[in-house]
Amino acid sequence: MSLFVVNRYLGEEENGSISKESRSQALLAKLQQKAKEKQRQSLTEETQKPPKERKQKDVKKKRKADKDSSQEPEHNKKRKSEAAAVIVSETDNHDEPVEEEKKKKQTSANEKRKKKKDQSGISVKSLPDTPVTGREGLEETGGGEDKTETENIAPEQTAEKTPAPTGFTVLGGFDNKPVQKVHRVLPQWLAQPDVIHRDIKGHLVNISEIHGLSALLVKKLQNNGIQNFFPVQAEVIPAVLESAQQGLLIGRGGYKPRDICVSAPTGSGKTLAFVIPVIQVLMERVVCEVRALAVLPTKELAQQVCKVFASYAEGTSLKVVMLAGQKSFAAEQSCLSELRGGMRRSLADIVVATPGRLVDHINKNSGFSLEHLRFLIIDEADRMIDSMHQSWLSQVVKAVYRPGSGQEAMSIFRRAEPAHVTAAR
Ligand SMILES: Nc1ncnc2c1ncn2[C@@H]1O[C@H](COP(=O)(O)OP(=O)(O)OP(=O)(O)O)[C@@H](O)[C@H]1O
Repeated sequence: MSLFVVNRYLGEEENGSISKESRSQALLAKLQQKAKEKQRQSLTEETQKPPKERKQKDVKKKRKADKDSSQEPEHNKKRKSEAAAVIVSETDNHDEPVEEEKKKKQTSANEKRKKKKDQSGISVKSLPDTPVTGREGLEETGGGEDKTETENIAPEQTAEKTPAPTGFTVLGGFDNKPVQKVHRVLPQWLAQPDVIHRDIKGHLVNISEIHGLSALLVKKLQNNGIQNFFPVQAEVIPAVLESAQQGLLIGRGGYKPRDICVSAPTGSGKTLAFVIPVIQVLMERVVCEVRALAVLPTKELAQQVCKVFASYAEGTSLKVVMLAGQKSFAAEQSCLSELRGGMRRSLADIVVATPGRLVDHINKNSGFSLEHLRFLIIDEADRMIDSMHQSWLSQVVKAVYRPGSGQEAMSIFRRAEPAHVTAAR
């Protein structure tokens, strides 16, 4: 059909003298010229078209060129194949005939297959080119889908191309060993505490049943209307007294006195549970030194406890001092110690304090010494945890093991901070 048309077209120029062969040559030349003209025309049209349409055309051209590029060098082929993948993904977004779409899908599948083939054959040397190509493709098309495609491929490529480490000897022996589960173990005193009866009235203990209390204290108790000890008192008072039987500095078996943790409801008599034994132990002392320190969270609570201590210390030589900011720092200072003959002399046996004020005296009052401390009472311990950020406890511990000024040269025996002790029961 086309041949027929051409023939008709050339019919006007037919010349009898021209042979069949030369005519066909002329026909070919004409056709070529026409084709060139058409090409030029389309080019000029394209330059006038909006950039979006031009882009599409470029893309189509590229795809065509890719098909023909089977004889090109390996890395060029790859670059083009990636660009083709980009083309397909972008053109998918536009409305095109179904036939065209099918073709494109086929092309993209072919290209992907081709790409895979290329990747499997990529040597380590060609690795640096790969990301550049991907980026080029992006720049050319502006498509986002291609990016994900190239990114998905990249790790595989790197894994494949990463050379096996050389020069290192695999030592082995690093197989996973089964990790043993650590079982939490509570200390004995917490795991198996001595349980005290809740029912106070049903488990009262007569004060005469508790041995080791001085007549003065018993009298004081009776004067205050106390004939029986509450269960918590009946448990704690003998325990504290027992720990002091070996003297003020060492406890049973030569170890330091054991700690006691009491958890009991409000009104169960906890205050007297520590006040009575402390007074009882300290009332036998000769030299006045701070040997008991009770720390409470608030000024009011410190006042209450100080009052109880003071009432039971009355009639003894024991002196109770409160450090809770009720008085000025200087006034508290003068209550704590005095200088006599150039020597510091303690004026307090029992100190009841709030954490802040206590730390102030530890740091700023050279006349305040805790090196003879024997009893540390942390009352309202659950609330005292809140003030632990002030690190008052560590400051107390430091002060307990800090030698007083001028004391080191005079003392023969000095208390030293113990190292970790492993004790078997
Ligand atoms: N053995 C006792 N016999 C009679 N009354 C007592 C006895 N022990 C303490 N009390 C009185 O019981 C009241 C409460 O005691 P205490 O303040 O010691 O309890 P607590 O457990 O310390 O309470 P909180 O948890 O509020 O501090 C006080 O008024 C105290 O005088």
